[in-house]
Amino acid sequence: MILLQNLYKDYQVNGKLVPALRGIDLSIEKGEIFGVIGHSGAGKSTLIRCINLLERPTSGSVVVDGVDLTALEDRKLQEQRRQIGMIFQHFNLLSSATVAENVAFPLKLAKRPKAEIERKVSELLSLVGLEGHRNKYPAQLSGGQKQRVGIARALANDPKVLLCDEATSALDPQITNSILALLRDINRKLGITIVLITHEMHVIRSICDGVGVIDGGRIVESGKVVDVFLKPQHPTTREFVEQVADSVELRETVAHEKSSGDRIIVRITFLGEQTYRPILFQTMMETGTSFNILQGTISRMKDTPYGQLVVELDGDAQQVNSTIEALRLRGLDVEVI
Ligand SMILES: Nc1ncnc2c1ncn2[C@@H]1O[C@H](COP(=O)(O)OP(=O)(O)OP(=O)(O)O)[C@@H](O)[C@H]1O
Repeated sequence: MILLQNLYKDYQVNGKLVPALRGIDLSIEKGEIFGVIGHSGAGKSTLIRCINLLERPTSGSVVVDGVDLTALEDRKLQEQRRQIGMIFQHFNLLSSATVAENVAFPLKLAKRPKAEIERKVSELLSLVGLEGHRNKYPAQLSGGQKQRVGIARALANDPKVLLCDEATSALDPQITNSILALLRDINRKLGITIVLITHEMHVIRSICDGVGVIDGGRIVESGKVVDVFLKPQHPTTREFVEQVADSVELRETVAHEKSSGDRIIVRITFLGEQTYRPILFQTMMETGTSFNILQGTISRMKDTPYGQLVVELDGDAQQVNSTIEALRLRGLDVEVI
């Protein structure tokens, strides 16, 4: 659906080149929610703004739904941009226009007939849960409500892609969750591809299918959230995964236990249905190994439940090895730590 190929972007500041993107390659599937996570200055905003060419890349190509946007002349580009909606951290609403007028704005620009605009605005306000607020002005709304207007407006032209530029960074945690739930809902109902940027792992874990980690203008790790989250490879990815408290606790437990003796400690990861089955207990019964659970967590990544246990195995070397083997044969990921 979205292909970014060898994307570079340099800014000119006082005659000097500031490189913001240094060779980005990304492929985002139709209908997925893809998150790009990175620290401040890593290049997230530049990257997302290159997808609709709000920012023109210095080199490389941006292909959306089979069309190379970088090769289009202005008028064609305007048309293609209607396929791509965008929402912003600070909402960017017209303060002198009502909620309904804000949502109608892109439809008026596209010269849609009045009756269609009226129908579409009502439909969109109902989708984002703002039916009763159509005649209010942005200043009369909460942050979460303003973002809902932003979302309705971004969907006005039935785009295939929705870009979210730190869409929840200005909101408190509870409101953030309700906006994330709305984005998930829209993705499911409309099948729209969503690309978001964030510096919060919580956002990625809650709603994304795929993730790219950006650092110094490069994607240093990418893949399915489940894989990247449970087996982070790059130091920057590990830092972000640690933002989500349970993994920090696990790490601290392991460090503590490792230093207190010579033991076999393993981290066992359960995914999906495995999470709720007594695989560990059954395996230990069969191999006659005793075990001691040092730390454990069960959580959820979007729709996928997962569990991680840090377990001390007690038995002779052969028993321990056959236990690890048996757990792996049953599909669990076992890492000796
Ligand atoms: N318009 C601009 N002119 C000059 N330099 C810029 C411009 N926009 C971004 N940069 C620089 O490009 C680099 C990447 O910035 P960008 O805003 O894309 O990162 P970011 O990850 O979105 O950061 P933040 O989370 O702080 O917004 C930084 O070094 C930044 O200073």
